[in-house]
Amino acid sequence: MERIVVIGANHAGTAAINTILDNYKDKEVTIFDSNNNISFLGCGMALWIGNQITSPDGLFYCSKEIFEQKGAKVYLETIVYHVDFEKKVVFATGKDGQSYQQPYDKLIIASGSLPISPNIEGTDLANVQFVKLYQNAKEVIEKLHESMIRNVVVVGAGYIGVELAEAFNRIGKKVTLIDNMSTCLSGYYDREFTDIMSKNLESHGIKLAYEETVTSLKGNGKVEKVVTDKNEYAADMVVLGIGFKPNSQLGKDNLKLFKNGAYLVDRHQQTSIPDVYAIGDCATVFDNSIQATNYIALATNAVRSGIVAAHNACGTPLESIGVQGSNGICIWNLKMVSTGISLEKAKKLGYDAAAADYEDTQKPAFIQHDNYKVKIRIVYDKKTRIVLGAQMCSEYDISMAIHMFSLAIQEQVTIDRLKLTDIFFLPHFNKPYNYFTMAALQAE
Ligand SMILES: Cc1cc2nc3c(=O)[nH]c(=O)nc-3n(C[C@H](O)[C@H](O)[C@H](O)COP(=O)(O)OP(=O)(O)OC[C@H]3O[C@@H](n4cnc5c(N)ncnc54)[C@H](O)[C@@H]3O)c2cc1C
Ligand SMILES: NC(=O)C1=CN([C@@H]2O[C@H](COP(=O)(O)OP(=O)(O)OC[C@H]3O[C@@H](n4cnc5c(N)ncnc54)[C@H](O)[C@@H]3O)[C@@H](O)[C@H]2O)C=CC1
Repeated sequence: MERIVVIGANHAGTAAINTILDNYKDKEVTIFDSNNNISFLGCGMALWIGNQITSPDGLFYCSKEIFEQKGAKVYLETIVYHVDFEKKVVFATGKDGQSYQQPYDKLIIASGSLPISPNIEGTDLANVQFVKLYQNAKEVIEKLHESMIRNVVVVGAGYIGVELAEAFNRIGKKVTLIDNMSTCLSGYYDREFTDIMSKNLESHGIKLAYEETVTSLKGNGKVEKVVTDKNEYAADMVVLGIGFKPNSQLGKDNLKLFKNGAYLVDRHQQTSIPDVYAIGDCATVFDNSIQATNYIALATNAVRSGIVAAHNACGTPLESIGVQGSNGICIWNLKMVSTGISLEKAKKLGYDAAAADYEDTQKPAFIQHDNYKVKIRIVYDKKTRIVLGAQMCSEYDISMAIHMFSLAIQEQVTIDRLKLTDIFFLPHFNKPYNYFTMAALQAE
């Protein structure tokens, strides 16, 4: 029986494992994960902290028992500390001290990512929190309940930071949100969009501290203040959300790496060593918007890469179609979604790029309820006319619309093709002069 070993059983690992166990009954699957739980949806963390859901129970969608029922051997709380890529053996140690030497025919590494820790004084003080695991969220919530925490400083106004700033504000904390860039969500949207989010955050009482670099965290055992290059902020808790780095410790000396340390994989999720696959946040993706290898840490990418690796490891060739980094956020009903790259990013990357913008209501004016403004931007390459990105925001649920642009980027569609794309009309939903069409028609 062919032996497949999977290291890491969160979103990427779970997708790979389920694909193998559901489709290839003749494989012997052994799973190691250092955590005591699997499949925790980090996206629920802000909802849980902000009391928008009553319990974290629904944030897990798989378990050790499910894998075992399907025939896998599962070792949780067991750290893989070494892989002998020549002899094809994985070495692990359990929390109980038990050691394992597990040979493999195929290895799938799904060791994920780690939160980036800023290189500053004071990160070891109590109440300085990283937010990645279920345990992190639980600890934050316990501290919020138990102690006198009034001032929360969130460092990093990316997706985690903005979502958590809302969550802390919802439960009555005084929140300061710091980012070293001049706006929030700068990795995903242009300023015309992020300004709307900043206004949204400010109008709910969140103090924004952009273009400030944290230089140290001060306190006496517990954190008391955050010092930046421009200001000082009182802090009973500090949450660090300044991005993820790939966790590629196990293969860093043997496998080829991307510039940020992620395992470099091909379209089959295969690493530079045959029979070794890497998936999810520890691996690269092929980014269709820039037509190049990239690093984009998202659960959606993790799941798809897991499925691809599983089929390839089991002998069914399957190529990834690449990703566009499609993403979304909803903060006090302000919904923002984007795919591909922003205009600013496109220009930084050297594209001769332009944006086609439009603003309208979702439905005709005679529909007087649930009819919200929508703002859309399509970014395209002026030379090739190919769509590079799209951004949308509204209080209306426009989220599904971004998928059309995701597909357009995947298929390298030009903005001119989008101008006359067939878009249905019904006043309950939209307008005959749809804002997709109208935005595309603005293209020079
Ligand atoms: C607060 C928060 C909110 C998020 N919201 C979203 C969202 O809304 N949408 C979205 O698409 N993405 C979101 N993400 C990102 C998403 O969670 C990650 O992209 C996803 O977790 C990646 O999955 P993964 O399985 O590749 O890696 P990870 O989730 O990092 O899992 C890696 C696993 O490997 C195990 N492991 C690592 N090293 C070893 C070892 N040596 N031995 C044994 N086991 C090991 C770990 O214990 C872990 O279980 C969010 C992340 C956070 C933190
Ligand atoms: N809704 C969603 O899809 C969500 C996705 N995620 C994903 O999880 C991953 C991690 O999320 P984040 O940590 O929020 O990363 P991020 O990349 O979204 O944001 C990091 C932010 O930190 C800022 N930053 C970097 N270094 C800094 C420093 N030294 N001081 C101050 N600010 C600094 C950056 O400018 C950026 O705004 C990302 O890939 C993200 O897309 C996370 C939460 C929700």
